[in-house]
Amino acid sequence: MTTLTITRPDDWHVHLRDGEVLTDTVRDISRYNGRALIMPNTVPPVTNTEMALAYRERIMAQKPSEQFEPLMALYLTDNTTPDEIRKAKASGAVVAAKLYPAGATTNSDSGVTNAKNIYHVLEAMQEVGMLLLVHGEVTHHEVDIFDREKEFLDTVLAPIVNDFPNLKIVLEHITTADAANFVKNANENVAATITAHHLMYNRNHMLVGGIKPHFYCLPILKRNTHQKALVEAATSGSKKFFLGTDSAPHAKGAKESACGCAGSYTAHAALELYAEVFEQEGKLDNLEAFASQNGPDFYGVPRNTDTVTLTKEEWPVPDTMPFGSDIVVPIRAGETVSWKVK
Ligand SMILES: NC(=O)N[C@@H](CC(=O)O)C(=O)O
Ligand SMILES: [Zn+2]
Ligand SMILES: [Zn+2]
Repeated sequence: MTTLTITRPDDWHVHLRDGEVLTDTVRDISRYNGRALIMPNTVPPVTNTEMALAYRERIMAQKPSEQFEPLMALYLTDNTTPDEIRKAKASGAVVAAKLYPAGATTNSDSGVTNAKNIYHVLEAMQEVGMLLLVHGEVTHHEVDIFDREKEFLDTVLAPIVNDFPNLKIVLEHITTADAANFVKNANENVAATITAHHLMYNRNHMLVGGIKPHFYCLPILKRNTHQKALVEAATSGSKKFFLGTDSAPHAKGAKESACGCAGSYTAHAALELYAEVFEQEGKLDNLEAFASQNGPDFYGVPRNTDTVTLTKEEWPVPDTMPFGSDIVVPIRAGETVSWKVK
């Protein structure tokens, strides 16, 4: 197959950051996506409706391409109130609230210290129909970094799913067979996003033959058996899995450092990289469901009505890309990608 036309896709998990870099991140994310769910872990975090609406304005001020719409999310803290959830819902611009366990990932220091602290907020979310998005890792120092997702499923997520059966929950950027199975076996209100990098890479890519900081993201890349389970889930056609790149740019110097930041940049080539994976599996027929149907269906919004066309055409990824007055090293830097969006 040399061309593939699918319903316009959406990206259900992306970090655009804030300030001068928006010029670059908004250009890349709006290249062909219809919508993108903008993560709220900015500095300071997007903890209330006013902040979400103001952030949305700053994104729109970059004049993204015509078809693009940013969808906003609130950053949950121990102090979020049920009233704030109702206000956010009423705004029409905020479609979800994000649970970052405090200290789990980039800019999560103001996150939730114990899920029980926000049970009254989850109650309000369930009531008004606001989705819960979850960074699914525990932070206890005695739990190994490779086991933190599984531990979260068992000790935090399973009780939430059980206690809030009508709350729609997206387990973000899943990285293990355990998470894929958890989502498959859970009720229909539980779904997951899967990144392109977790489909393409495992921890060997990051650690064998020298440490590759641009593959360092959270949750961390796992062993190849987990990678295989994720590929199986993403390409299976199951409605529970959909596209969320977790494209998370950090300046080159912040990644190539003695204490490098977590996050990989993929927005320059996201749909193209997913297409490579689906093609390798002989599952290109299921790309449209994953990229353009399952997400809007789960969020309860209409699918996009126009299309994008991919062609089998190799193109070079630059070594670095502009990131405000700094630069970012994108995934596949200095190599090629074999599909191209027209
Ligand atoms: N995925 C990452 O490694 N980093 C993300 C945060 C997140 O999504 O956990 C970031 O904001 O840099
Ligand atoms: Zn995360
Ligand atoms: Zn993220």
